[in-house]
Amino acid sequence: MHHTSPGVERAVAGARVWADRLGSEPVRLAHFVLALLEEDEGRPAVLLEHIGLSVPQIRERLERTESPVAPDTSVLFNAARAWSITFRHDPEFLTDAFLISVLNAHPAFRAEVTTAGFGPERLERILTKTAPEVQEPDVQLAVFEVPSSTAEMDAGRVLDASFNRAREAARVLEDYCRFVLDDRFLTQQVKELRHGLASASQKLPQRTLLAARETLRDVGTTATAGSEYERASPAHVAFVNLKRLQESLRSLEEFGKVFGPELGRDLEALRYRTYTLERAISLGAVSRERLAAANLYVLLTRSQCVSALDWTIREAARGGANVFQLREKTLSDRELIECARNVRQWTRETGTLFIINDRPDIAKLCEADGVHLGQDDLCVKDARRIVGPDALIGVSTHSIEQLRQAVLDGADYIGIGPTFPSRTKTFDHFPGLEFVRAASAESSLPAFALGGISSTNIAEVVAVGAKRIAVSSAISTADEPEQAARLLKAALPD
Ligand SMILES: Cc1ncc(COP(=O)(O)OP(=O)(O)O)c(N)n1
Ligand SMILES: Cc1ncsc1CCOP(=O)(O)O
Ligand SMILES: [Mg+2]
Repeated sequence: MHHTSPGVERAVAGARVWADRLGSEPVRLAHFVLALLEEDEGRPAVLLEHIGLSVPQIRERLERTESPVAPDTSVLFNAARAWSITFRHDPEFLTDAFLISVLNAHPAFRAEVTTAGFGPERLERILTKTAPEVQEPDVQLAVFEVPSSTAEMDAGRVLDASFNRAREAARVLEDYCRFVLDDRFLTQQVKELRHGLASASQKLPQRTLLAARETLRDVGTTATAGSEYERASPAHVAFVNLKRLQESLRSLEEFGKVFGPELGRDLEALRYRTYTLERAISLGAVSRERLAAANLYVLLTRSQCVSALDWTIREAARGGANVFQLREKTLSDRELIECARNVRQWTRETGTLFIINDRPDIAKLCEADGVHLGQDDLCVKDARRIVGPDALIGVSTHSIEQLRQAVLDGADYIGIGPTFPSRTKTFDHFPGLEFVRAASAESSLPAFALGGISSTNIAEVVAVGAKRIAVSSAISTADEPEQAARLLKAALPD
């Protein structure tokens, strides 16, 4: 009876698959190595990469190699077990011991892989550190420390486990951003974080990590909490994995200090990035839900409405407008708060959202649903302190950089524009339809295209990817705001 790791078992099954794939009746030694290298983050692939070899090139070479037929698996297992007892004092062998037994299984194959740079003696020297590598000085390895103490081995074991956990959690998050949120920017952010993890890991003592890895004996692999299998939704999966990522980074940061202060600093910076990402992902999930149906957003200035404000709101809401912004630039504060309280009342009655332009204080006082901020207004962080965590905060953006910053700042939605010349406000610069196109492809945060949009040009805006619009004059100067809203609404995608 052999105690192998799941990785070895997968490699045995995988070797048969490789033999079939390459049209060989018997399973050959190269097929075992190909199967062992299939797991990018498995011990054999990591080991070869750490001695500076290219795993894809090795795979390519092995696929072309007519290697000797492999002996019975039990022969390979016996050799791996003997190796593991000798060097690890452990009969439970892992994939690296199995790799060595495969490489040693036939003299011709041993010669072939030695020429290719991964002869069993070389790998054995690296894994066991029994002798310095004299013939093939390895620049890559020189940067990695040799485990120098029990303290480093112990810390190495934590680092190895935490690093794997962090990488796995980041991968889950990346999948969430990519496939669930369909969000290019957040996906890129998580990917960069994953790469940051990989470069931080290069500063870790790789040999210590490999030598310290003891999955089979890790008590944690069998100790599962009941809640580990409960996930209510993809958003819950993302939340759990954000926490997992932060916890792993904290553990990496603390135990990384055993190897010096620099690593701790890198990991701390990565941990802070996860907090920013958490805010963007979590707030985005809530605002996406709150604004799911909101696609026709109307900015109103009392003096610019051809009819009374309350009538305009009620009519436009009947026509399908679902967000109203009070945009007053000239009223005194007392006039503004009075008007805002009235609009709050009317928007409540019509079941629509109410946003105050520029003024978080007024938004808070009149119990608006949120506030809208331009690039020169208060920043999201300061406004959030006034309006609180539940209020919606919108941010005007005129470039992709501003959009990305707004997402990371924790905006709940963004305004994108100006698209066309406007009767409401004058502009020197028009990012135009190209920006609407780029913004719509970049982020899944609710985005309202605005600036000069009317029933005559809305099709152009929708054609470049806009799903939501914000308008002012198209409604406030309409004789029939309901009909005007209906026309716009009909042109928007469902
Ligand atoms: C939904 C929406 N988007 C953009 C703006 C413009 O805000 P800002 O750039 O601050 O300009 P002002 O409206 O304050 O003149 C907006 N108000 N609403
Ligand atoms: C405030 C503002 N910011 C960018 S466009 C705009 C006004 C939108 O009004 P209109 O729809 O009448 O052009
Ligand atoms: Mg403003």
